[in-house]
Amino acid sequence: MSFLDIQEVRKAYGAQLVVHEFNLPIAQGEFVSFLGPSGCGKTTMLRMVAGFETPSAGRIRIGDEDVTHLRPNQRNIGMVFQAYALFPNMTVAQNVAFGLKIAGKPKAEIDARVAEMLGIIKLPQLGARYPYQLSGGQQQRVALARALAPKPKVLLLDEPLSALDAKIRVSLRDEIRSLQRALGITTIFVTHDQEEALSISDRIVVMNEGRIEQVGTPFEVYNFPRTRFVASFVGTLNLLRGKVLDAASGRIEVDGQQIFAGRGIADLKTGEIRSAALRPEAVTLAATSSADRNVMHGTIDEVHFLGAVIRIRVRFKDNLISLDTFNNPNIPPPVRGSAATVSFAREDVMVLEGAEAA
Ligand SMILES: Nc1ncnc2c1ncn2[C@@H]1O[C@H](COP(=O)(O)OP(=O)(O)OP(=O)(O)O)[C@@H](O)[C@H]1O
Repeated sequence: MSFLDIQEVRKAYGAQLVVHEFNLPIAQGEFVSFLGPSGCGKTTMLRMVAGFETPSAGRIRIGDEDVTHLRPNQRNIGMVFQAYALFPNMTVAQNVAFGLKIAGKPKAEIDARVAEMLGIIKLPQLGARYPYQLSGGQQQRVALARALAPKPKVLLLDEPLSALDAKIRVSLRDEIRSLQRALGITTIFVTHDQEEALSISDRIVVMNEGRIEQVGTPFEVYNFPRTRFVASFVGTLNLLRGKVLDAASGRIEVDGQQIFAGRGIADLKTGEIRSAALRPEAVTLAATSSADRNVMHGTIDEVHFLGAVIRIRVRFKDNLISLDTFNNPNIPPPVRGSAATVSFAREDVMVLEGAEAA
């Protein structure tokens, strides 16, 4: 049975419905991300789990308790916000002690727990400092320690990394995940950053305009997107505009060249214009022709050297394909404007739902 259950939850502000029918059972110890663009309702949904907002309809259960109408402090939840949410006039130790003090724990127990938490977040020496004397990453670790000190049943993270710079963001992300695993605490993480969601989650809930578009593991959501929105929001995607030449076999014409699609061809109609999606890592810069591979001829349009990976953009007549190759110091990257042949498996070409006007 699920540990945290969101059942048919809706939220309206006046006439505007910002969360539609949200259903999500979450297992004990699971790490679930709410992923979506700004304004899709992910924070609102998180705030309803926290108790800062009341659903217009539906129920939320934690353990065997219906918490839908409980106040935040009655829900036994720990929460970390975007940034700058520590009490500025309290020391690190006082911040971490805060929830325990409110709960009326004895001083000796509070002191022991604060020391333990500061050790867990690897800041054992900084208890006497004030938040302004800490880096952004350290502040967020203290916020995490403050949230976890009272041993909450659920941890809610509202874009806790978004104010930090790239390096710290990645290292703190890994720390959060290993801490969460060690404690086995059920966690919801809100983010608009797809890479962050892919790297940290057991499951991702992709949201768009107040609705769940797809729920799945990072592997499922990335490789088997159910909608065009999910396909383009999660990861980088090449979209090729083409005309269906033969619906039965998935044969499509793109800029005068013929390719075959391997997925999503069940509902194709000959003659219609469709978008075919292709991930950059599915494309090779070489003509490895075989029965189950497509080959296209174009020109090198752009070369981005990213370090370990080189992202190359190939232009056809109207369409572009980006592809990734690994850096190799013995092979210089291709030159802009030179001829390029690319190949990719039929199975990796996925025709997305929704016909386009010709
Ligand atoms: N208190 C409120 N009153 C009226 N409308 C609100 C309120 N809070 C949020 N909204 C609206 O609800 C919608 C969803 O907002 P929400 O903050 O949940 O989105 P989000 O996906 O978390 O986006 P962001 O990443 O920008 O925070 C938005 O259109 C927002 O303007």
